[in-house]
Amino acid sequence: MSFLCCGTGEKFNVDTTVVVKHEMAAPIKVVVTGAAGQIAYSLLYQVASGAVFGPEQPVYLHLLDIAPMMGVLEGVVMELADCALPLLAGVLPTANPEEAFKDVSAAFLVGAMPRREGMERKDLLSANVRIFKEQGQALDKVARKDVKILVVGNPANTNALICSKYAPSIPKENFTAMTRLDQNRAQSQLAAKLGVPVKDVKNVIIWGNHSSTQFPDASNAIVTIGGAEKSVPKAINDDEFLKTTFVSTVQKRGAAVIAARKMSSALSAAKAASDHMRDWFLGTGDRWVSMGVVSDGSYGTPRDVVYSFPVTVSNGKWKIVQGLTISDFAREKLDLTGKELVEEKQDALDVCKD
Ligand SMILES: NC(=O)C1=CN([C@@H]2O[C@H](COP(=O)(O)OP(=O)(O)OC[C@H]3O[C@@H](n4cnc5c(N)ncnc54)[C@H](O)[C@@H]3O)[C@@H](O)[C@H]2O)C=CC1
Ligand SMILES: O=C([O-])CC(=O)C(=O)O
Repeated sequence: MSFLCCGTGEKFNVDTTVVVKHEMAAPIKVVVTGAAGQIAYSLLYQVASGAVFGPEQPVYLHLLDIAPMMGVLEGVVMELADCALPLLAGVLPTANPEEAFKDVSAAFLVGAMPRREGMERKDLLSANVRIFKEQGQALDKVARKDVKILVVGNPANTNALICSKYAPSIPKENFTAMTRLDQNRAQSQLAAKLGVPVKDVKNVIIWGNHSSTQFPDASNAIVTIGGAEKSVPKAINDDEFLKTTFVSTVQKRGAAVIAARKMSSALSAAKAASDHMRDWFLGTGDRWVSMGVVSDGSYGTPRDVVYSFPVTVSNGKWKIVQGLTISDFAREKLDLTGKELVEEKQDALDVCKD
C-alpha cells in the first residue's frame, strides 16, 4: 500500500499484514475535500473501511485541502496508515484540485467555511461559492465523466448548482447536495416520538433547501410497529406536532448543535455523507431517501436549482418519487424554500461574475 507525504511527495510503505483470500475489485479513486477539517476526520474512516462502497471495494483516497493545511493533513495521512485498513489501496494528499480530482469516481466536496452561532447558511455564500466554481472547473477537466459528486459544504444546494454549471461536460444528474443529515434527524425525531428504533421509520422526506426553510415532511412516512406497517401521521395522531414542533426542530437542529458545541455538526454530517453516497452507489431498494438534485420542475418546484426531493436509486441512477399528494400546507412550504433557492442562485451567479 502506498501513502504519499504531503510536503515531500515521498512514498512510504505500510505493512498491513492482511491476507486477501479472494479476488478484489480494482480500487476506485475517491476524493474528499476539506480533508484536514472536522467532517472529513469522521468521514475518511467510513470511506476507507468499506462502509460506503461495500466490503469488497478497495479505495484510493485523494485528500484535498488548502496549502496552509498540508501539515495537519500529514497527520491525517499518518492516522489512516495507522488504521491498517485492508480496503485502503493508497492515499494522495494534495493542495492541487486538478491532481485531487484526476480520474475520481466519487467526490465528497466538504471543504468550505462552516457557519458560526447566529449565522444562516446562506451567509456563507460569498465566502464559499467561489470554491465550488473553481472545483467545478477542475472536475470538468480531469474527473471521470460518470463521477458521482456530493456537495456537503454550505450553502450546499447552491454550491452544487454552481459546481455543475462550471463542469458542463459532466451530466447534471451527477451533482447532488446533502440533505441526508436532515432526513436522518427527522427519522430520529419521529422514532423517538413513536418509541420505536430508528430503523423502523422510513420514507420521511426533506423538500427544498438545506436551510431553515427546508420542509421536513412526515405525511408519507411509514413506521413498523409490532411487525405491521402503519402511516406515521396515523400512528402519532397529532397533526399539530407534525406541522410545528417536528418541522422546526429539524429545521433548527444544525443551529442547536452549533449553540451546544460551538462548532457545527461533524460526526452526524459525516455519517449522512456516507449514507448518501452508499445509497447512490449501492441502491435504495424501495426505500425513499432525500437528495438535493437539479430540479426538473417536479411538484411545481423551480427548475434549474438544486432542490431536495424524495428519490429512489437503482443501478447508480436516482429517480424522483412521483405522484405524491401535496396538501395546501405542504404547497406553501415547498414554494417558500424554492423561492429561497432561486434567490440564492442569483446571488451566487453574481458572486461568480467577479
Ligand atoms: N450539508 C450538510 O448537511 C452539512 C454541511 N456542513 C458544511 O460542511 C462544511 C465543512 O464543515 P467542517 O468540516 O465542519 O469545517 P472545517 O472548518 O472543520 O473544515 C473545512 C476544511 O475545508 C478546508 N478548505 C477550505 N477551503 C478549501 C478549498 N478551497 N479546497 C479544499 N479545502 C478547503 C479548510 O482548510 C478546512 O480544513 C461547512 O461549509 C459546513 O457548513 C456541515 C454540516 C452538515
Ligand atoms: O448548521 C450548520 O451550519 C451545519 C449544517 O449544515 C448542519 O448541521 O445541518
